This record gives sequence, structure tokens and C-alpha cells, in this order.
Amino acid sequence: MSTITKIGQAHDLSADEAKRGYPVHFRAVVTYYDPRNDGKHASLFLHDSTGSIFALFPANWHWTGATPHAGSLVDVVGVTAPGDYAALITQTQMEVIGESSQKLVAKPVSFTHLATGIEDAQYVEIEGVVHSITQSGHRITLNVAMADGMIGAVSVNDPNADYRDLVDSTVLIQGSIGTLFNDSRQMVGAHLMFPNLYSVKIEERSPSNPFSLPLRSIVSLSRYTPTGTLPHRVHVRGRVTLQWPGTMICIQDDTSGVCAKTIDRTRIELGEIADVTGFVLSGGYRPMLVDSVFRTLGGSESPEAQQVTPAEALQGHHDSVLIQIEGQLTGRDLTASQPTLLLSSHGEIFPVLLPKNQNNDSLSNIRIGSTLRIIGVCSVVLDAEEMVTGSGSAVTKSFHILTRSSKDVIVLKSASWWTPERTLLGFAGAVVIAGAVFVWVVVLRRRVRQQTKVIRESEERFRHMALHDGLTGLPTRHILQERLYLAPHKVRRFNTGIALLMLDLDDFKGVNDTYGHDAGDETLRVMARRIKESIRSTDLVARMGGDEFVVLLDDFVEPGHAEVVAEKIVSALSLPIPLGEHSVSLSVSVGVCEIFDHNLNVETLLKQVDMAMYEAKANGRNRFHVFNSEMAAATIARKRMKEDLSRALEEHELELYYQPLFSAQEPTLTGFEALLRWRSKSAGFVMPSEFIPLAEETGLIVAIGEWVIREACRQVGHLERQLGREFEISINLSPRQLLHDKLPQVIQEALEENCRRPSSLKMEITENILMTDSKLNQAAILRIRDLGVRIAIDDFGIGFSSLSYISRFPVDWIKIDKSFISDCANDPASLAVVRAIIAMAHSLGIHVTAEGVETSDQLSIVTNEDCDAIQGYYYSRPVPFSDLPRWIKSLAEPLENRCVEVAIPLSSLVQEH
Ligand SMILES: Nc1nc2c(ncn2[C@@H]2O[C@H](COP(=O)(O)O[C@H]3[C@@H](O)[C@H](n4cnc5c(=O)[nH]c(N)nc54)O[C@@H]3COP(=O)(O)O)[C@@H](O)[C@H]2O)c(=O)[nH]1
Repeated sequence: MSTITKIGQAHDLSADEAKRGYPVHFRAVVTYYDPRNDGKHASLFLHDSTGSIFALFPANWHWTGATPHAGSLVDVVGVTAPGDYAALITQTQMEVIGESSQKLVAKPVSFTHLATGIEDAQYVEIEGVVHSITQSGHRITLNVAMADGMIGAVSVNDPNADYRDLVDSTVLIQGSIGTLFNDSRQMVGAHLMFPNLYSVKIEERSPSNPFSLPLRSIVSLSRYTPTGTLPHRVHVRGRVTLQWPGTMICIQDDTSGVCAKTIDRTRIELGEIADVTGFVLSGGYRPMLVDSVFRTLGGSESPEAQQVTPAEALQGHHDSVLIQIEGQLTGRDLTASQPTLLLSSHGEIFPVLLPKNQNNDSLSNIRIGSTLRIIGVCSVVLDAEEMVTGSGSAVTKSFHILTRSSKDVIVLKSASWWTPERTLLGFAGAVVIAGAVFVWVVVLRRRVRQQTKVIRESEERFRHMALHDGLTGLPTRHILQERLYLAPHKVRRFNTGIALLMLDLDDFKGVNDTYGHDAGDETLRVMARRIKESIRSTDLVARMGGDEFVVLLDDFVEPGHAEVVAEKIVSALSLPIPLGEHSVSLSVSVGVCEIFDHNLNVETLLKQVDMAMYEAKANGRNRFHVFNSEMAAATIARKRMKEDLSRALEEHELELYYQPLFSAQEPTLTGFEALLRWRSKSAGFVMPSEFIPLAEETGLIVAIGEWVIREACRQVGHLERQLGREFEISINLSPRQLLHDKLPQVIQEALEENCRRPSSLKMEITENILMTDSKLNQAAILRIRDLGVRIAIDDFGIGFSSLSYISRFPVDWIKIDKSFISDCANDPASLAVVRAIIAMAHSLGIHVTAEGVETSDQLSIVTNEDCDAIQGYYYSRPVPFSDLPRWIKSLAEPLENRCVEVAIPLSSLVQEH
């Protein structure tokens, strides 16, 4: 997998591509650093000339040099992973290499633009008024009102900084955008991560004492129109008509009333005069204040509660004003989080809200039907729909009363069963009763229905939005989960099975990149429709996000049924999709899992079908793959091995074996190839073919490879001093290691620390390193060769080697792959290949090693063909370092007496054969 070196390239990967874990290596500027982020991870936003990206790494990361701050230049290695919107970097390793001289340019953005999500992780500038400041854990948040919406600007709290001055100031803030998405990839919010107060520029400073702002009459708030583009705090004064400590305070002056949201819990007497400052929030009949603070000025003259009828209250003029109103108690819920009474009067039904956490026991004894007088602040609700679709002016829909305590509920007339009306009704007869009841129920219900219709509609809308994907209309993972949890019962009851199919479109990103996002959306809609058409109406298909879908078959599934469905889906989805004047063809990879056991575990089932889907991808895509138990065992074992391997270096479980290298013509020992071994505490003696690919995948190969270079130079240097002669060392290089910027420096240090001639070191790379990403790899190889180190091409002949490009490349050695050597004695074709490689290499001035020489026949063939060096079991297997001196001494003895065989652990012999 090729390494990505530009941030923009990594940021733009689709979720599916990012999930593959592309290796990345960037040099970038830090725009934000939070050493604690979520406790387990530290986080960084990084920026280069192509864009910005978010990187996660362990919170206990040990910085070898300086710790970073905004403006640091860092060297970062990691792998890509899907983020909520754009890709991010995990398994990050990094180092600060200095200060950036680059002046960062932040793009000014509006909230509406941020709401599209496309600026995820990018470096931007916002303008707005700071409404409030909140602290949570180690972070501080400035809640900023931009011209078109509110945004939280987040930073690591600096205990020495004073943020309070910022409230009500107009500010410009530069930082990186963290966008929040739900499972359906719908944006639910965004934060601006700013590094410190230097990123906040105050354009217009607020007065430090908010109560020094000029006083306004409360009624003027209704006429409030922001003079500039952004609204600032206002200051009003009045008598307190209601206080819900920590939530709200309402005041009233001669002109009107207003309610203000506040977190201040200071208790205040009703009727006291209070100063309140806050930000105007319009949208109701009258505006309210938010993020408010208040102070009391004494006094205790309670404002008069105006007597109003429900019809008058509905007109709206009494909104936020203290009123008294009468009605019959028709219902109550005193145990709800918001205790409520329901009153009716003159055909109107209105709720009365009581303060939370108060003793309302006295109210539970009031009989339904009793006539009550309520004193409280009137809150009028507008009909938003009517305002939009109708006249455009404020249309009131309902009202409710906010009371200060249960004392605001006065029983005027208690209802009794034997009221004159009811007695009369009793005499009037069953038909009249039925009629009256019917009318009463109809009228009451109609009113209640009207009151609750809007609530129910918005609940329905939210529920539908939460449970259905906005693009395809398919259910989301929540519905799938509900159905999955019911599945075991169904299996038990009907004695059938269930099947799960996980679908991932192959190369979907290509459609987005080539034809644009509208075409991508259309493709997803078509695919969703085709999947639905391929299954029964009782089966379920859910969109999991991106281009991933899951199908649940839980209706009388019989063995093999899921495979038939998967086959059908694979062929339905491979049909061309018309996109305007174009037509595209895509394929899909499907994982399949069938279960006929009611003890099935839903989590396990999801993991298994995911594994099967990845297997389908790995086996060439455009196909389905059925889960089997070996896959699970292999995946678990790999995961465990990865975890163990991440500790292998620090737990000293790695060691080097050395396989001798001989010159061919007069066989003399010239040096060794260093070969890595892992003596794992849990897995035993592990061969490199098993763990090097994992080290590559996880990025651990960079650290492990560095250790190999340093350790091989140290150990062979030690041997040389002991024996008084010089050896050459061959070391294998992995592709990922090659692209790490520090590699030449590591090699140079290892050479210098051990006083080694550069030409005595040979770095072995495989052919396909040269073929993939050739420009980057070639540059890296040239940098190593510039040190004077030799380059060898390993396993030559099995890849894509082209003689013409070898001639253009600075290669010193070629190692003919052992498969040709093992066959050359019996297979004329292999012998011909060996001859051709040697002739071609020599004509280009390149030396040749025959590797894997095991027999005397093979030895004489390669020697006769003029090979330069020999490596193979014929001379020796790889030898542990501690046995090398003994092995070298035994060279004088006949081959069969050499001590090497005893030097190798039995386990490694078994694995090497
Ligand atoms: N990036 C790194 N890769 C490494 C490192 N150490 C090893 N490796 C790579 O792992 C592969 C397997 O290595 P290993 O199991 O050690 O096998 C080596 C020899 O034991 C084997 N060999 C040598 N002679 C013979 C023989 O006569 N017969 C026979 N059947 N096998 C023989 O060949 C392997 C050496 O191969 P090569 O490197 O291609 O010269 C292997 O691909 C290693 O590259 C490491 O530190 N880093």
C-alpha cells in the first residue's frame, strides 16, 4: 500500500478507503494540540499546503524532543482511519522538528457554510459575539453568535488566562473545525478548536461591567433590531414576577414583562427590583433573554397580576406578564420531570407548569373538575407553520402559565360528585348522558388533539429523521438493531434461521470524484432501490452510512437461502447506472452470515458478517463470501499477535539471527544477512514471514526496522573487534520503512557509532518497492546510496523486474530468488532464467547473489554460471548472534561437523522447512 505524503490527499479519502489504513508520512504545522482530548488520546490538527487533518495518538505519548504547540513543525507517521466526515490519522507517531515560519491563512467562513461539513478539520476564521463561556473538564468553550448561527469555540483551558472579558465582545477567532455527525452522516454540530487566546482578536470590546450598559424599557426589546450585523447584550430593570433558580427569572416594568434564562441560582424575593442583562432571543411572541446575569436592587412590592380570560391570553399581549386566570382542572401529571396541571375554560385548554423539585403534594388532592385560579407568568406559543405558510405575521397557537409555587394555585370551587348539574344529568336519562358525554369527549378531544398535534408531528418528524437515512429513505442502524435483538426470539419460535448480509460498494469514491457528489447521491439511491427489489418485503435493508448497507433476512430462512439472495444482489448491483448523459458500472462486495441457533449473539453476528465482507473484498470484490469459523479464529489470532507485537521491542523479545554470505569463486565467508526473529512470550518462536506483514500494517516496522539496523551494526561491530576482521552486513528494508524521512539519518548514525565503512552495509529491497510509487521510493533509495551504502534487489525474478529500468537504477547487487535456484538443477527453464539474470546483471556491472543454495549440485551450477556470492542452507542456516564466534571457528571443519545445526532452536527448524 503506497504511503500518502500530502494532507489533502489523506483528508479526501472516502470512509471506505480510509478504513483500509493507508500509511501516511507528513511534515506539517500544528494548528491545535490537546494533550488530553478524551482522556485516552491526545489530539492534533495538522496543516500543510494541501489542507488540514485531525490526528489522534496515545495520551501518554512520549515526546523525544520538545512538546508541540500551535505553530510547531512536526514530522508525523501514521495510518488513515475513517472520521465522522473526513478521514483522520491514527497510530500516530511524531516528533517536533522546529518552528514553522509559514504564515497560516485562515479562510473567513459563515455558519451556514460550516453547516455543510466540507470544512471538517480545515483552518478557518469566524466572526461573532461571545455570548457565554462554559468550562467542562480541561476545556473551555466560548459560545459565539455568528451572524447566521451559534457555534462553540473550544480550547484547552489556560488557568492563567482571563476569558471573562470576552463576553459580549465582537471577536475574530482562528482555528480548526471539528464537525459532528450522526450515524446517518447528517451534521449535528461543529466546533472551532482554537489553540489559545492569541487566536482570538477582539474587534469591539464589551464594557467589563454589563450593568453599566444603558437601561432599556422592556417593551423596547420587542422592537429590538440589531443596529450592526451582530446583536449585543441589553440591560433591563423590573420587578421580579417569577424565579426558577438556576433556570429562569422573569421581570416586569411599567411597559411589559420579559423572561431571562440564567444559570445563576441566587435566590431572589418576588417583587424585588432586579437588573437583568442578557442577549435577545426572538422567535416567540415576545423575545426572551438568554445567557443572562442579574443583580437585585431591593424593594418588595409585588406587581399586580392582571386578570385575563383564556381568549385574552391567546391574543398574546400578556406574554411574559404576571396574570391570574381561572379554569377547571381537567388533568394533571405531578410526577413528570416538568410537573403540570391541565385546565380548561371557555373551550380552551391550557397547561400550568409548576417549578421542578418542589413539594406539590397539596395539588394531588384537588378534584378533577374543580375551579381554580392560577397566578403566574403567561407564555404564549406562536404557530410557526402558519407564520411561514400563511400571512407571515405572528399567529398565536396556544399559551401556558408558569407558576412560582403550589401557592399560586388557588381552589375557588371544589368539584363534588353530587353537583346540581350531575344530579340533573342523572335524571335526564341514559340517552342524554351518552349524548352529553359524546359531545364533551369530542370537544375536549378536539382541543387536546389540536394542542398535541404539533408536538406529535415534530416528534414523528424527529423519529423519522433519526431512524431513516435522509438520502435513500432506508432505515438506519437503529431499526436494524431493534430487529436484530428480536431475531433470536423469531429463530426460537419458528425454528428457522436468520441471515445477515453486509454490502460495501466497490470503488464508490471514484463516482464522487469523477462525476461529483450529486451523481454519488443518485448512485446510492439507485443501489438502495435495487437492493430492496432483490429481497422480500418482509426482509430489512438498512444503510449503515457511506456506501455500506446491511440486509437482514429473518423470514423463514433456510440453509443456503442467503447465498441465493447475495448472488441476486451482486448481479443486480452490477448493472449500469444511468447518470444523466453518462452511465457508470459499479460492483459490490458482500459478506454473508447465516445462523440457525437461537443462542446467537447479535454483536458477534455483526462482527462475523463484517469479516466475511472484508474477505469478499480481499478475494477480488464483486462477489459474496460466506463467513466460516476459521476466519474468526484467524482474525482473533492476528489481532492478538498485533497487540503482542506492539510490546515486543520494549519487552526485548526481538533478536537477530545471521545467515553467512560466501564469495562464490573461492568460497570464503564475506559477511552476514541479519534476519529478525521474535521470541514471543505468548506465541513462542515466531518467524518473520508471520509478523513482518503485521508490523508493516500497523506501522511498527519503522521502529522495529530502526532497531534492526542499529543492533546489526552494533553486534557485527563487536564480532569484528573480537575476531580482528571485517564483515559485510545485509539488512532487509520494508517499503514503509523506506519512506520514513529519518531512515538515512538512522543508517548514518548506526555506521558512525560503530565506525563502520558505509560500503560494508548492504540494504536489501524487493523489486516491487521500485515499481510502486517509484518516484518517492527512488528518491529515498538515492538518499541511502548517497551515504555510500550498497543497494541490493532481493527475490529478483518473481516480481515485475524490467531490465530497462534496472539499467536506469543505481543498484549494486541482485539476489536471484531461491525458487529459481531450487529448481535450476532439474528444470531447464529455471536454469535459463538464472543464466539470463547473471548475464544481464554482469553486463550492467551489477553483482549477483544466488540465495537458497541447498545442495552441492545447485552450488556447482551457480558457481559455473559465474555467480558472485552464495547464501543458503548448503553453507549454513541463520545462526543466533551468541553462536556466531563458535560457528566461524568451525569453518575449518568439514561441513557436516559445523556447529550451526545445534545452534538453531528446533522450533525454527520446523518452521523453516
Ligand atoms: N523488513 C524486514 N524483513 C525481514 C527482516 N528479517 C527477515 N525479514 C524477511 O522475512 C522473510 C523471511 O525471512 P526468514 O524466515 O529469516 O528467511 C530467510 C532465510 O532463512 C531463508 N533462506 C536462506 N537460505 C535458504 C535456503 O537455502 N533454503 C530456504 N528454504 N530458505 C533459505 O531466506 C530468507 C532470507 O530471504 P531474503 O531476505 O529474501 O534474502 C524474508 O523475506 C526476509 O526478507 C528484517 O529485519 N526486516
